[in-house]
Amino acid sequence: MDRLNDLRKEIDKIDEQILKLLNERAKLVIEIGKIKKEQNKPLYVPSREKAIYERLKSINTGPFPDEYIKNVFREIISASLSLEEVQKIAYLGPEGTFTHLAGIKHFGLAAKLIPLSNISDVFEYVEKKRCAYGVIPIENSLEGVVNHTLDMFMDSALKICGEIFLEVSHHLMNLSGKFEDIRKIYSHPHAIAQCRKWLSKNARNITIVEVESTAKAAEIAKGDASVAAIASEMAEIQYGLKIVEKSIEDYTNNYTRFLVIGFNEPAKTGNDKTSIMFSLAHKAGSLYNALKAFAEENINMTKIESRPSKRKAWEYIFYVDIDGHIDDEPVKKALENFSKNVNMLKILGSYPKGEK
Ligand SMILES: O=C(O)C(=O)C[C@]1(C(=O)O)C=C[C@@H](O)C=C1
Repeated sequence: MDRLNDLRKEIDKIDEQILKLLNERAKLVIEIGKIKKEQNKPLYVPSREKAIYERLKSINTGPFPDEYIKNVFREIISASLSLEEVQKIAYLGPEGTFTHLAGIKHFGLAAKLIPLSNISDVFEYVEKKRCAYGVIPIENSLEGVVNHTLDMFMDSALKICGEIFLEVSHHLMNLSGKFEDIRKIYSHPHAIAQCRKWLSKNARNITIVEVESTAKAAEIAKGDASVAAIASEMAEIQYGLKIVEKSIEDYTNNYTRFLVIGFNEPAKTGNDKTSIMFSLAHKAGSLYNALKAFAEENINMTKIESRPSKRKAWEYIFYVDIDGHIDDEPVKKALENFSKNVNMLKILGSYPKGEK
């Protein structure tokens, strides 16, 4: 018992030291904030944050686990940044969506997250500078791309400043936590599609209803035990529901990728991605000729999508992600050559790669 008390006393002492150091650190951050404001520089600096996480991981001697260093420092940085200015972040709501979770994962708990009801509103909010950044979903590893998000980039001046990966797990939940009470299941079409096998095996006689978000489904389920929602753990907490069945998705390895949008153009970190959109002439080999520029510079392409241009029937806009930063020499050279073979090219942004 004495040993336990002694150890706790030592922990108290260390915690006091940590707190003292956090305050020392916070004072420096306030100073940095003043300089950045004077120089009109963005307060949020993702490249610096990434460098901090990477450096600390590389010097960690343990036993504190490497994989939690980022979580701890994410919150330290988030709280420190709030001393420079509370970061307002718009996201595709309502509260309790996976996008909400992604926003917290990226910006930490000290940021003020503002739920908006659709992707266009998030773009508009950031464009009108009513908040610093926006968080929107771009693709799911099972269901593919979120078309609305891609289409928004056609007419927007916003840049992609970051990406966030979130492992998605869907749970069935209702008020009572009892399966026999359920008559209807509500969820977002993507979540329903991802749980198709489980639903056809276990919920044949239950009506499935599509709504605009998993959180909306949880909100509806809050009022009536005969209604269940397929939603995230976050929604369960937010809406006071009980889990009936955990992880009902058909496949594991279910990730959703989110984008951070804003006017910030992050500096290179050595582990970046660049997103572009372009259109081509309707000629044999035009896509091949354009993309050759990346192969010639040995640049890996991580994604390609096409969407109708909406300007003219059967004309397409292509979206491509490549490894590297616009300030990396090979990327610069490749894009210069690439631009000679396309009708229109828009750089959507270079940003630090998200951690999976
Ligand atoms: O280095 C800066 O520019 C800071 O404002 C400090 C700090 C930090 O807490 O370390 C805070 C926010 C930035 O996004 C990056 C780093």
